[in-house]
Amino acid sequence: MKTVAVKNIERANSETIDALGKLGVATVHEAQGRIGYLKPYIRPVYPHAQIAGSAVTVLLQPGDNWMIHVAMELCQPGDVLIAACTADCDSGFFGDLLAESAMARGVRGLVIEGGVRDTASFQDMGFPVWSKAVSAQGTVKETLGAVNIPIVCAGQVVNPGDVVVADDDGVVIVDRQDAEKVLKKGLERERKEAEKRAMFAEGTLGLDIYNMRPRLQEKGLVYLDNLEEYFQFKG
Ligand SMILES: O=C([O-])CC(=O)C(=O)O
Ligand SMILES: [Mg+2]
Repeated sequence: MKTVAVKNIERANSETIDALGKLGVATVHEAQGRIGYLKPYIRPVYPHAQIAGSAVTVLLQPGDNWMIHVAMELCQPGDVLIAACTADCDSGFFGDLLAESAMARGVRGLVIEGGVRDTASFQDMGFPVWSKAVSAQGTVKETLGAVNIPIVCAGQVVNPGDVVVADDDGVVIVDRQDAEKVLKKGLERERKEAEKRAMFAEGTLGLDIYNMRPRLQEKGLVYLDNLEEYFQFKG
């Protein structure tokens, strides 16, 4: 790993990013063919935050949050800080002071495969955080990592400028160059889901909406009138 900080990165169109954020994680994940989802141990620190933004990537060393300070200067309004560590570490890399700094720069949130602290403050401040752990354990500023290079965070490759979408369901990454295409598919999916949801709300069953009855029969599902029949049937 080169200890570098890349100053300029390409970002997706801001309207596209915002629209992906409105669709939410599950719809975006489906729309792009079920890829890009961070491992589900990455959880929101507080509920009902929903964001999307351009990834500013941070590669941290264990127990060291120096590179978050370096990354902060390179953030623009609308960015999301996304940090991974060179080795497993749950220390509290980020707290209310760094959140204050991030908010001042217009950063929309933090995703970190590591720990965070001062967590009560994040909700009060309205700064959403998704993390692997909560830990009061402090960190130092000693060892260089990198900023804005491709990283692997919770099992997914994240390139600087990719779109990070995060909500109560976790975090999904959209390749920057696929953002428009994924948005189009996501909007189409949302429209279809709205139709289905209206049918469910009226009481129509999934069995009929999805025309499942012939397939259930084909697979051999047998309907019985009562449990007695079951015991006879079982023989
Ligand atoms: O300063 C740190 O090392 C992390 C922290 O607690 C904060 O940002 O408030
Ligand atoms: Mg603190």
